[in-house]
Amino acid sequence: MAAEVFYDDDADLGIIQGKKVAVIGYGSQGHAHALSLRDSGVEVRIGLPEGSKSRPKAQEQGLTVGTPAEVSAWADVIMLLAPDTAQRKIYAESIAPNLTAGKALFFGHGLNIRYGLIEPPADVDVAMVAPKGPGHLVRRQYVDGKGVPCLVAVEQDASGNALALALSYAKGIGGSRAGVISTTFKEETETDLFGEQAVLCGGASALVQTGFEVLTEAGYAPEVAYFECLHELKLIVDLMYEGGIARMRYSVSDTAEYGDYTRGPRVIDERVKDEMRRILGEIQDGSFARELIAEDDAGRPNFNKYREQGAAHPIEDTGKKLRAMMSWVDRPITETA
Ligand SMILES: NC(=O)C1=CN([C@@H]2O[C@H](COP(=O)(O)OP(=O)(O)OC[C@H]3O[C@@H](n4cnc5c(N)ncnc54)[C@H](OP(=O)(O)O)[C@@H]3O)[C@@H](O)[C@H]2O)C=CC1
Ligand SMILES: CC[C@](O)(C(C)=O)C(=O)O
Ligand SMILES: [Mg+2]
Ligand SMILES: [Mg+2]
Repeated sequence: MAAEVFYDDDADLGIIQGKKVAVIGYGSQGHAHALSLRDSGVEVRIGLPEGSKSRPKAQEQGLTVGTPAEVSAWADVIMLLAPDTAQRKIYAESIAPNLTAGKALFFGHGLNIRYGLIEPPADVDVAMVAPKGPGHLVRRQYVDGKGVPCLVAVEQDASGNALALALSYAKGIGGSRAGVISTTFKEETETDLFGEQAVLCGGASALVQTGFEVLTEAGYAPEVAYFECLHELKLIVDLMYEGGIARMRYSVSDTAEYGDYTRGPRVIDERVKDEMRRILGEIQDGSFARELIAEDDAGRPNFNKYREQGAAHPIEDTGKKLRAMMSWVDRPITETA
């Protein structure tokens, strides 16, 4: 069944402009939602623990910051944009005691609801506005007058107005300029986890690193391998983004197109597809979520090791030197916009 897609004309910005919105967390998504809502005329406060390193960033942007409990007590709409692994504790300690009847609890991703880690009371709205893109681009697109598409879902509709409220919120962050697609917490969570693991982050990173390794281990220059396997990927993906795989194949040479048809399926073969199915199974049966939470509860020993290994991969050093010469790559994601 085709999903329903909403655009600017389907959303009433006035609804969210009439609410007090607490954004818990001021990272990739939090800063983007908070700044764009504020610029859309919404009253926003940020919830962060005392001593959070994000506090000065939010304050420098002129936002009012309180503890998660303080801003949850103040707000009509509470958007939880802290890391997924931190959310259940924040909810239990700071949000639940202040989540009185008639308020709305919002999420940017459905993991904690999908796997039953957070169970809100029945007398509040529970909805999701999940941008389909990194937070820094959500903000950048908003500032540029564009938008990142969002998914919207309603888990509980205590007010009878939860969808209109979520669409209004999505309009406030620029989502309805691009399209807001109606879904469920279950569908968003499972497809988002699958996409980031198998294709967008896990799949793409492994593909790039492995291609780089094969070329450099065969004696080719790391600089050439970097441009071939990482830098040019963006240019190829830009064509897919604009006009699909067909547009990319139209633009590349016939030689590349022939290699694409005959060699691509040898790289991404039935074994890879079977592995993707297993990955989807671990998402659907909850074993990935349990592993993630257990890893976080244990202090992230494996996660930290993987981070260190990733940062030490030779492609990072080569890329750092090459990007320093690219004056047009001038928007490092270290700031808030
Ligand atoms: N990253 C993305 O682009 C996307 C993320 N999402 C979803 O958005 C949500 C937020 O993810 P993301 O933006 O990546 O998160 P980040 O890791 O970028 O930012 C987390 C923020 O939460 C703060 N924080 C950490 N612990 C607490 C706490 N106990 N109480 C309050 N604030 C806390 C951090 O502060 P400090 O600086 O002190 O650590 C930081 O400001 C998740 O549900 C994620 O799945 C959805 C779509 C895309
Ligand atoms: C692709 C990763 C993502 O799902 C996203 C930016 O949409 C995330 O969780 O960060
Ligand atoms: Mg995503
Ligand atoms: Mg995600």
